Amino acid sequence: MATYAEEESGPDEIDNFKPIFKKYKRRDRPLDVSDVIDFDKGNNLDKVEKFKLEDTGQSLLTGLKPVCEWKAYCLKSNPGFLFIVNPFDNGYQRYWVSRCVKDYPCRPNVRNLDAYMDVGDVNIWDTAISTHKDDITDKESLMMKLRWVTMGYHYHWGTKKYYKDSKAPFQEDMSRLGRYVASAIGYPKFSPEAAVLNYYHLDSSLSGHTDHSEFDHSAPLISFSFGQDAIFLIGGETKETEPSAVFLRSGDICVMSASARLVYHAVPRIMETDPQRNHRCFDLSDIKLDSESCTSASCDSAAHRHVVERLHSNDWDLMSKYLSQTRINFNIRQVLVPDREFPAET
Ligand SMILES: O=C(O)CCC(=O)C(=O)O
Ligand SMILES: [Fe+2]
Repeated sequence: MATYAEEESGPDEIDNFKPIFKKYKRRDRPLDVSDVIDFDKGNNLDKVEKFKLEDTGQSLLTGLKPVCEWKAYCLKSNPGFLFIVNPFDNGYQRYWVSRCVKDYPCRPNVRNLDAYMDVGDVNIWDTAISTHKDDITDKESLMMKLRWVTMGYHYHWGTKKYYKDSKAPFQEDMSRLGRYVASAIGYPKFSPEAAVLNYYHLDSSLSGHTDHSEFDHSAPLISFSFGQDAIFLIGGETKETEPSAVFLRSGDICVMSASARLVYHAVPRIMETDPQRNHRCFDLSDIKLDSESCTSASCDSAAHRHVVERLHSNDWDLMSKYLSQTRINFNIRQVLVPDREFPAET
């Protein structure tokens, strides 16, 4: 997966990042995950400590558990790296997966496909299912060629910059989700202005890089995972720091904030998840069909109904097939310093 070009180390810089990246990426020997922090299995939890969330008393966002039930941790070696164990109610991740496959890849958002083929205004999901209904995971299907989408201010991979006039509207639902999580971790003024969506397959990886192109580094970068598992590496501000490895599974949220905002990170490995775990994540049996039965008094019933309707969409079988070979990540960024103009090009 070629999104970020690997950032070269300086001539004298000791690189302790790459050997660990390679250790998890290589497929010529059995994978040793004994050092990987694993919140599901309870492995290596001595490397983390509990992180205290702010229960802001905001009305519940459809499909998320109340903040008081979330389990959040930070890395002891870098307390700015936060990890929230899947806070979604069973079934509701279908909503985000469906948005990521059916809607966010539409124009005016920018897709990797735009650079090398003219896909025009067609819906990528609809085209893929019309040409590859029997095997959406065929490597020739448009969905399997989709690798990234940018929205809000578009991140330009070549120059590693954002531009004042290069932007698409930031989708309201993702903005609400980003702001909700940001408030819970102590950033109530966070303003989602750009998102990068990554679509990985089982042989994909993302090499070590930092995300420093945003103008406000005091705002966190909030990242969501859906579908197959990933091993995520989180290092330091130079490659000299040995990275820690952590499993990211469907529904998990991680955050790079404060002392971890500008650190090197990577995804050396995508792995097939335990099918039973994801079956539970995507199971609809707990979901009340009508908004009247929503238990939260403060729940916005129109928004709730809209989400629940989507959960029952009849192409979930195809989506689930696609997701069995895919990990979807979206990460939400604030680009601008509050109350300041977009800086002039230098
Ligand atoms: O897929 C991930 O978890 C990380 C993605 C990432 O680092 C990025 O898009 O900058
Ligand atoms: Fe990144």
